[in-house]
Amino acid sequence: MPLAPTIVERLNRARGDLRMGVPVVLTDAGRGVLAVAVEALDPARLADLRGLGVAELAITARRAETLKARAYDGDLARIEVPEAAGVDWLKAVADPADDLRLPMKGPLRSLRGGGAALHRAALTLAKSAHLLPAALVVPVADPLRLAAEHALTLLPLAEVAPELLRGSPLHPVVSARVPMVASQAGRVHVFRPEDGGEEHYAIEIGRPDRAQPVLARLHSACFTGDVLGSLKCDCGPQLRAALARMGEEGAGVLLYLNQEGRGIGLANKMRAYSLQDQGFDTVEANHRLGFEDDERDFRIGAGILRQMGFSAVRLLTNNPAKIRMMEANGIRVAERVPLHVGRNAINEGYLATKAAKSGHLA
Ligand SMILES: Nc1nc2c(ncn2[C@@H]2O[C@H](COP(=O)(O)OP(=O)(O)OP(=O)(O)O)[C@@H](O)[C@H]2O)c(=O)[nH]1
Ligand SMILES: [Zn+2]
Repeated sequence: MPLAPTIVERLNRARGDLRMGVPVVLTDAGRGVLAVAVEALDPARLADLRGLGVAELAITARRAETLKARAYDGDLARIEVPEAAGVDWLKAVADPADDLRLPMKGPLRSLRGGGAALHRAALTLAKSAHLLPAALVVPVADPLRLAAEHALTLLPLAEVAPELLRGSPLHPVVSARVPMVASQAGRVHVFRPEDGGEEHYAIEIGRPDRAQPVLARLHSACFTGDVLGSLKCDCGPQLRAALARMGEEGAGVLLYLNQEGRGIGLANKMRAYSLQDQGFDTVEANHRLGFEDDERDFRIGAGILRQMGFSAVRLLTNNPAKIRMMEANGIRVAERVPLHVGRNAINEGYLATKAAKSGHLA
């Protein structure tokens, strides 16, 4: 077995690099760039990077739309970085926190022509590291030498792209009995992905019959709702109501998926909450940050259910996208079981937005 890290291992290393502000090297067909997450960039690294070539700022088309910048590359825009621009300027373009207070960041000039595949990979990596989707990208003449000389993580696009699309296989690590208020017959199973990403949990209540559709809930982690009892959403009450229902029926499975903030991570979710305090709704806030409405990968939930021997569910949800994604990933939804709990004066607008913009069912 070779000692050198595989592409999956290097990808995981790259996420750590980006979170620390260390550049990674992306290559494709003779071209190469150094890419660094804007959120983690410091002035010294910026100066070093500028010494190597002409830096470009990659942002998503969603963020570009807010900034009134043209996105010539479809889902992303490459923004020219003015010579005088420092880290503050880059962070102000990346982060919408001060958009309203300091609206004059531009005019921003978007670059066109030349490929954007390496920029796209850098943004996908930043998202998967739960950072703001903005990357400083510097085309360099000799990427392989730079990677070797500075011990930077080297990621050839031909190897990276399929991995970023594939989704990492999950493996069961351990399971143990956990008696709960909802049911004494509870068991928690921990699943671990191969790529060093988040672990996910399955809470099995009773001994559900694998030959029948199982009462199931796909719950996405919500630190504020689940743990703090936040009134901004309905997650905590939904979590407890789902477990209670499984307890009453004597069987069920709740997947606790660590996809905080619909997959953007807690720091970005708190950025979204700040924007909501400026008057934007939950979907607009995600877009201003540069994310899609929902960045979750529902293949994870379907994969865990299949591994546990389930092929059909009675799904506790109001979200039609979850039903579609289960069906698309080999889990039959025999019944949709509505889950309306936890409505209050504060989350009324949030629930109304989900109904209006994400098609949530009554
Ligand atoms: N980005 C973002 N995420 C939020 C916000 N409010 C709650 N969340 C996250 O949204 C997710 C809630 O997911 P779910 O409970 O599965 O809700 P859902 O997709 O509406 O589907 P159902 O509850 O099954 O109908 C959790 O990951 C929360 O952390 C918000 O304003 N912005
Ligand atoms: Zn919540």
